[in-house]
Amino acid sequence: KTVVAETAAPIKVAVVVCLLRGKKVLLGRRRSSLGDSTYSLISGHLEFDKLSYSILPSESFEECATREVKEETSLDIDNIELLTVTNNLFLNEVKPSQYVAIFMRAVLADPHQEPQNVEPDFCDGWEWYEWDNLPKPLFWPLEKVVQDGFNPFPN
Ligand SMILES: CC(C)CCOP(=O)(O)OP(=O)(O)O
Ligand SMILES: [Mg+2]
Ligand SMILES: [Mg+2]
Ligand SMILES: [Mg+2]
Repeated sequence: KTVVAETAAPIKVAVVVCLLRGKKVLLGRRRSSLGDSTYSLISGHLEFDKLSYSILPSESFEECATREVKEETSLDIDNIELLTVTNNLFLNEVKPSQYVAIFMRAVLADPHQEPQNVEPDFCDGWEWYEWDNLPKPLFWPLEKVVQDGFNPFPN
């Protein structure tokens, strides 16, 4: 069944952060109208003209990754690298949408820092998981790259 959108909704852009600590990666179960109850990497919309962050005219992928990780876990990150870019259709959600998801990887600035669940209305809590033992179900953009054999760890 093809979904015909009445008005062309804008394609959105989000940054997805593979935060690596040793052999593990940080995931949280989402509470959201998008991918509710699925396990996701830290992710967030690439924002334009965020006066409150006094970042003009808009933020870089690295600035977005740093901001979203701070906002959602209060963690500080380093060595942020671009890994891959994916095109994701969300047709089974309440509101159909399309997202370009920019996968980045990073490490903790302080390896002893533990994540806080800063936005409990949007996340059930953050846990470290081995890549070969990820929780299910995964948030669609992550599920798709895992199916394609994606691995964020440096070889
Ligand atoms: C496709 C997905 C990565 C969308 C954006 O993620 P998100 O809902 O976590 O966005 P925010 O953290 O910006 O609220
Ligand atoms: Mg966010
Ligand atoms: Mg955001
Ligand atoms: Mg988010």
